[in-house]
Amino acid sequence: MSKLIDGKAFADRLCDKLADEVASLKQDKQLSPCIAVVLVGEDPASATYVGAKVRRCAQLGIDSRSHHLDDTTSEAELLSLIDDLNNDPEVHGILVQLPVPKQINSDAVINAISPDKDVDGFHISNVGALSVGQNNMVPCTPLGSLMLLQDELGDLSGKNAVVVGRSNIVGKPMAALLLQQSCTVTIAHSRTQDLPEVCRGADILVAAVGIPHFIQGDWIKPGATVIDVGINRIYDEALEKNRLVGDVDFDAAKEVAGAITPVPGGVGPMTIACLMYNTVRAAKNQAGIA
Ligand SMILES: Nc1nc2c(c(=O)[nH]1)N[C@@H](CN(C=O)c1ccc(C(=O)N[C@@H](CCC(=O)O)C(=O)O)cc1)CN2
Repeated sequence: MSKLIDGKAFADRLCDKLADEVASLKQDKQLSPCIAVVLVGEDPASATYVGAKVRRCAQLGIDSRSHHLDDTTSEAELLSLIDDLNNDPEVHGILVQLPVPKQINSDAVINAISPDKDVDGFHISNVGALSVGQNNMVPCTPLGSLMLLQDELGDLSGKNAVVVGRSNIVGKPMAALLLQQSCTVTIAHSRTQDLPEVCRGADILVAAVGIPHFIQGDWIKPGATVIDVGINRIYDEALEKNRLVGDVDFDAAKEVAGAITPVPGGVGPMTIACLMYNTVRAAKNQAGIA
């Protein structure tokens, strides 16, 4: 039976420290960190995440400005809002909740955000900086996953890490962060040959494929540390309602792994805590505070 990695508790501790830091920035430096949160459309899951982000801001004393745009909003209208926010000196961070409606090109939107205000770390120049080890804003889910891994394992140097999934917002930046920690990194994906065997070589296994229960218990090396990034809603016939599950078959995996993140309560809360972390960093950077 493996150890449960409690992402919720870790996120709460990180947020407590950030709340203290925000209080002293306000008191000693007259700096009030502020994030603009932009939601386009009515996707219920996105609305839930945005609500959770705004509530965390309030807990930490971070100012948040919510912009809820209609689902018929054009790309030009959204780009115009981003331009205003880029030029507003009181706004330190800009977040556009993804996905955006189909008439909007998400790459165009992400790359319109000033890189220093890009608290999601998705701008192409922040991606490039991460790939050469000059980290500026680092994507929140991989950053939170790395924090959990370091808390669990300490030094990651020399570990075999397998990241299953090659998305721009999780898989690729996760692999870059693990490489920076001197792990031997494999990025596996839908075309990977003999995926179960590749996974069995992992001391650290990060599952970010977006398929419920995709990673089987017998794909996991005994004692490995498993980070489950998946957030999938499935219909549970016994409960007669939807429930949230990860990309890993948790019940089987927990019998084999050394430590594992649950879903919910694992990586998800860290995503929001790291958004707060990036917002405080962005505010300090823009104010010239080390
Ligand atoms: N602009 C962004 N859009 C999206 C991101 C992102 O990082 N930036 N990531 C995801 C959604 N996401 C944050 O936005 C997110 C997902 C899940 C959680 C979370 O705390 N999950 C809880 C369960 C919550 C529930 O019951 O639904 C958990 O895992 O315990 C936080 C943030 C896509 N879009």
